[in-house]
Amino acid sequence: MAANGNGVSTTPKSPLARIQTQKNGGICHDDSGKPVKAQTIDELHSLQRKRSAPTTPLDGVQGAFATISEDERQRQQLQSISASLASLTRGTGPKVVRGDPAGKVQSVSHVAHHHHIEAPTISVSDSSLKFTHVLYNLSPAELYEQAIKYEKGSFITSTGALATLSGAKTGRSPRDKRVVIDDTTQDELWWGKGSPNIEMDEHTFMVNRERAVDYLNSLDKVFVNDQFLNWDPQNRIKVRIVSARAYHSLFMHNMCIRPTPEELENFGTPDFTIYNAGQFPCNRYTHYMTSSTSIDLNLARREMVILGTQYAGEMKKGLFSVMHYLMPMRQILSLHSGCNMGKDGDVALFFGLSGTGKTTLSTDHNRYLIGDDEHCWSDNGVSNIEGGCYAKCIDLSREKEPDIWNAIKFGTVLENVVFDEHTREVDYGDKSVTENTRAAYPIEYIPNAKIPCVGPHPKNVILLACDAFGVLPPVSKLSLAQTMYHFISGYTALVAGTEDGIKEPTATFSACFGAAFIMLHPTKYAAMLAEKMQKHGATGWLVNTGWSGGSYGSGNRIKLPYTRKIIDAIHSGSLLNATYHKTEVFGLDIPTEIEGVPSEILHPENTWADKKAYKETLLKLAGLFKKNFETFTNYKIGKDNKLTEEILAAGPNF
Ligand SMILES: Nc1ncnc2c1ncn2[C@@H]1O[C@H](COP(=O)(O)OP(=O)(O)O)[C@@H](O)[C@H]1O
Ligand SMILES: C=C(OP(=O)(O)O)C(=O)O
Ligand SMILES: [Ca+2]
Ligand SMILES: [Mn+2]
Repeated sequence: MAANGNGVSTTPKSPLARIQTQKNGGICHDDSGKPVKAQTIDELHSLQRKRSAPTTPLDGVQGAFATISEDERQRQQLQSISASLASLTRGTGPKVVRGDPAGKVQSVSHVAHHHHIEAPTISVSDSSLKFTHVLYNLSPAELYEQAIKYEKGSFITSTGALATLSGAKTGRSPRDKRVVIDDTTQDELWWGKGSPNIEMDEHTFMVNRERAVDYLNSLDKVFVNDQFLNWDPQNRIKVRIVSARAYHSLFMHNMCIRPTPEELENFGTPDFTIYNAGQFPCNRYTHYMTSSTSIDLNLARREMVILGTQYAGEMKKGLFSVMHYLMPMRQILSLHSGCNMGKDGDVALFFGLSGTGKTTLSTDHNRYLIGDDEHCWSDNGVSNIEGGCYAKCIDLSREKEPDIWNAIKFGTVLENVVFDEHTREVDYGDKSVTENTRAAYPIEYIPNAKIPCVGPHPKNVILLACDAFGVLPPVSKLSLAQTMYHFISGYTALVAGTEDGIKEPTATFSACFGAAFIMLHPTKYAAMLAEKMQKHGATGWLVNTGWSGGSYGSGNRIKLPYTRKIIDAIHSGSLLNATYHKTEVFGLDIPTEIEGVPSEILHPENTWADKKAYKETLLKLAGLFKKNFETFTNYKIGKDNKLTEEILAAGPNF
């Protein structure tokens, strides 16, 4: 709701003397002394907020696109929310009303009229007598007010962002994620060693669902976001997020695609629903629970339940898992990648695990941003799944990452940062709360975002690895088989923060650069990627955004400006024409020269003072690759035995 402060003139009546004001340029400003219309203070305050149509239509107001009466539409919407929140053991949904319980609620009587309170009987529990207030698709300004008023740890920073704390969990909890195994998912999904899908039965899911729903219904109010995923209009998914915190609602407002008022009017039934009861723990006596945190996915019911973690990234990545199931069913490849496009329409994908640089490198002032983290590649090209970006902001600087810096303004959620208690200036170097400080902002906060977030088929596929051993070259050109080998391997060093419990860089292999989110066997995604890259003539590249001149502890992270120059040379096509030589062990083609990058760093061996240590470290990493790939040697990739053999041969040789 737009505050209308300027329109309200304050001209008190006697006995107080009228305040003298002067027009234009003066310190005070008189807008001609018309008296306020209000007769009382309450009325005056009611003038401040002008009634608005968009996401919170008012009683009796006929929307421009409505085919049913607004009354009827609202009734249907509340019924739908009531159904979403229904207890599965007690039958019906709660009595829901629209609006903030603390404020003047717009439509209590109206809705109460439809959901009248039955006379209590002995069999009725108290929970069925209470109303749950629904704060439906609030605007960022409204969510700021809710957060600041009710959520401890919420502050406005000096640039207008909403600083908040995610609580005890400041990263995802992949070991607490569960997926319901049933007759369908048993056959369709990837289970067992290496898989992120830890099983849970349908009944246990229901127990946790009931726990979450009862918790949410016990509150005075819940937030409901109805939004979309995927900018490809033919494959758009409707999602509903029910949560208890304004922080969560604003986060998802920023991260999912925001419906227009007309789209919201015709939203109907969601395709997928999240119940985020993150403040409330799961019950450790419940089967399958190994901690007080549980993130449970039920594909048949199209629902996700979150208990025991308030880290908002859990919702975003939970929905990504869902897309990793739904999209391949439609022959569409889902990708854990950033994506941008040059002025000439050349698209690049940036694959990589958390902290490898997807967000940083896809946000490029000279290119259009399609998205920073989750995409689909269909027969029509690429589309972003999300409506926002989620940037790491540890050590963020205005000089190195100006676009991300400037996106941290009003509307942006800033998680777990530390700021000056008086000026509210953020200290991005401060890790007191966590390394994994984050900013979530709508994609249009990046000036050269491409809206709608879709583009043609990719020309370059860039695999990012943050190599903490410091032995992978800053850049190498890959054959298709090598691209597949490295895509399936998904190597990086997990940098502290994003996943709970990681304190220093640890070598890790995560299939498809996102094993935590994939639902099918990695080779299914790999086969689709190979087919698409072949068909559209995309070139694969491996870029090490990690260490140079030694391993973590002795060397240093490759300078971001150098990595940017490397990426520029890939985009421009100049790197395709460079002179290459092959490295031993990994057999990678590395260029001898790149404009703006010191040539000696292009071969990592040159940067190590201790050559013997270099060789040993190289072999150590090669060994880890080999060992990791063992689980994939018995799988065929695509229809082609030839490609499978080539992929197996594309790994390190020693
Ligand atoms: N050479 C480099 N390339 C990319 N990122 C770098 C580099 N050196 C340091 N960084 C930092 O690493 C982090 C990469 O994080 P981010 O781009 O959010 O990764 P992702 O999106 O893949 O999770 C950023 O904080 C960035 O400033
Ligand atoms: C938010 C996440 O993504 P990323 O670190 O890739 O940006 C995450 O993995 O929790
Ligand atoms: Ca990610
Ligand atoms: Mn990211």
